[in-house]
Amino acid sequence: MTEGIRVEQLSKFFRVHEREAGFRGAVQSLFRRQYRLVKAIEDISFHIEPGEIVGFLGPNGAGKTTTMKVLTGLLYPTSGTVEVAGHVPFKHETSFKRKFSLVMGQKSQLIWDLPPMETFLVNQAVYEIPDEEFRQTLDGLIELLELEPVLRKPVRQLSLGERMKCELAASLIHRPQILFLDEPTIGLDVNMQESIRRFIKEYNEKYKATILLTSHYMADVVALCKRVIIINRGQILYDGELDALVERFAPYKVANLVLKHPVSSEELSMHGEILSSEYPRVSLRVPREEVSSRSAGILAMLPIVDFTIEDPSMEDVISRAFERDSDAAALS
Ligand SMILES: Nc1ncnc2c1ncn2[C@@H]1O[C@H](COP(=O)(O)OP(=O)(O)OP(=O)(O)O)[C@@H](O)[C@H]1O
Repeated sequence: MTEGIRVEQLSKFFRVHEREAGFRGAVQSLFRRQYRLVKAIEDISFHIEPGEIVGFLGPNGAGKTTTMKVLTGLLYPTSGTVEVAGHVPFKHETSFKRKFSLVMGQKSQLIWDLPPMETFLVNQAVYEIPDEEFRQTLDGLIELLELEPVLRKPVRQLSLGERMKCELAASLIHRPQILFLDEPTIGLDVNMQESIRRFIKEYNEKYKATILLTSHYMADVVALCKRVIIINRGQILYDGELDALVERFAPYKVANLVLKHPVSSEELSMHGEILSSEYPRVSLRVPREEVSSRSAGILAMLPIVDFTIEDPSMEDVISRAFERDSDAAALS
């Protein structure tokens, strides 16, 4: 039995009741209900090996949460097959429940008026964890997540970041092999994002856990995922190495210049597409394969004080991937 994830030709459609606006629409819908089919995911396939961390990216409404819900058995698929750690999720076997956790940054499982410790104890009972094992895992989590100071405070008094750490601890108390993390760092400040990220990495290394992660923060993805699956409008747009994504969707680099005196845009654009220009700083987009010849030209012909070349930001790469997909959809 494998602890990985297999998804074959999975689709999930929702039938949504629609009615026209106003009183007339309300009355009409009493007699003649109109439905619209929402194709949240359509015919997606992917495999995730045990121990892999994969970033699952896409704009709002792309189908990420729906996929995670099908993978955890919260939703029944419209068609296709899904196997998670050797189980078919919607069968809801108890042995499956112990193998995974779904953590949603926007939803809390903690008991609001009680200290987090109470939720940990509830989960101990739910997952039937023997006392000794519970103590050991909890001690490890308290140390890794630095939870000691918050253990006995009511959840409602905790900061967003402290709550997220407790959320993670509550979800990991049964040491799941497979983790579905849906926006685990949403709304957190940069330091807290960093510490959650470090923790996810350590959990993956320590328990060889398989992790599927969604995040709108590219820093999370770059720090944690070698591989990404990009989904748009319910379909997979890309599945592969994060590094190769840059080559495919953003085959250019960014030249950052600091100028000694102002230069006209006509002159600047001879060397690359102007991304921004606010004297003395200018950023130019230059084709990847022409970086050395363009750099030589820039240094020889422009009044340069400082000059650096860097890769485009991951946000830029991803948004270009979506732009291209939307253009293709508009043409088809
Ligand atoms: N229960 C539901 N009933 C009807 N439509 C739904 C339901 N759940 C999701 N959808 C629709 O399915 C599509 C995919 O939604 P989903 O929540 O999976 O996207 P997402 O990629 O997780 O987006 P986000 O980043 O905003 O969370 C959307 O069009 C959404 O409106």
